[in-house]
Amino acid sequence: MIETQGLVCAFADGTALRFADVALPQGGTLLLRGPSGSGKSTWLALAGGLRAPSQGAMVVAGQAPSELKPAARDAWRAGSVGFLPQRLHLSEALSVQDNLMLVFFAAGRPANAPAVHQALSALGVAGLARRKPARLSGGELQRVALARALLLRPRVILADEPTASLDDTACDGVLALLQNQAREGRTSLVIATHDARVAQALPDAQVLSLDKDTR
Ligand SMILES: Nc1ncnc2c1ncn2[C@@H]1O[C@H](COP(=O)(O)OP(=O)(O)OP(=O)(O)O)[C@@H](O)[C@H]1O
Repeated sequence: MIETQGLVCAFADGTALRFADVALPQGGTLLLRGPSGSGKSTWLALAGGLRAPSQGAMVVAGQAPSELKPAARDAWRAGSVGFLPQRLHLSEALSVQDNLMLVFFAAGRPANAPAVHQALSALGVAGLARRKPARLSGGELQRVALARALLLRPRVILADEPTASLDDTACDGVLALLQNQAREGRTSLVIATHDARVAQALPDAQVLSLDKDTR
């Protein structure tokens, strides 16, 4: 479940983004649509507790992230939110397996190698566990990043332009994976995108349209 009311994010230079209210039930899908610079990444950062709203309220998976103290907010984020960022931020120094093991450290939980294997298997990439990210294709990297996002069974997945650099077949594949995972885990799914193919593929999704009028 995600709810926002009167959400505003103001930056130090005086720029303020004002967002329309959202009420997304648990397990629902929300598309954040709008041109470059309209505020999609900012909305995701607010939902993940990486930024605090300057006005208004936002509740994500039963929690207002901005009300938590920093350490509690980091633990909440690690346990409740799966990020699929635009740039995947996998460590080139570590194997796929060890990249995913880092998630447990970030959440303050005991390392769980079988859970890593299971997450990679679910996305068909368990055979890549010992490889370094530099030796994976773009599609393989995206599956690994999705496995990482889903490892702790988050209540919410926040995906930033997950299809931007993909051809039509790969785009369909990523959207199917995201939808399957969301359905199976009853996970809420938020996808920031300016890719028209995403809205076509997800006709039942709620849409938050952002444009320059958010200023
Ligand atoms: N730290 C900042 N200081 C001032 N303004 C900022 C800051 N971060 C973002 N903005 C402003 O907020 C607007 C929205 O940025 P944001 O990155 O959320 O847009 P976006 O829709 O995700 O863009 P893109 O599709 O290019 O990633 C930007 O145009 C910028 O003017």
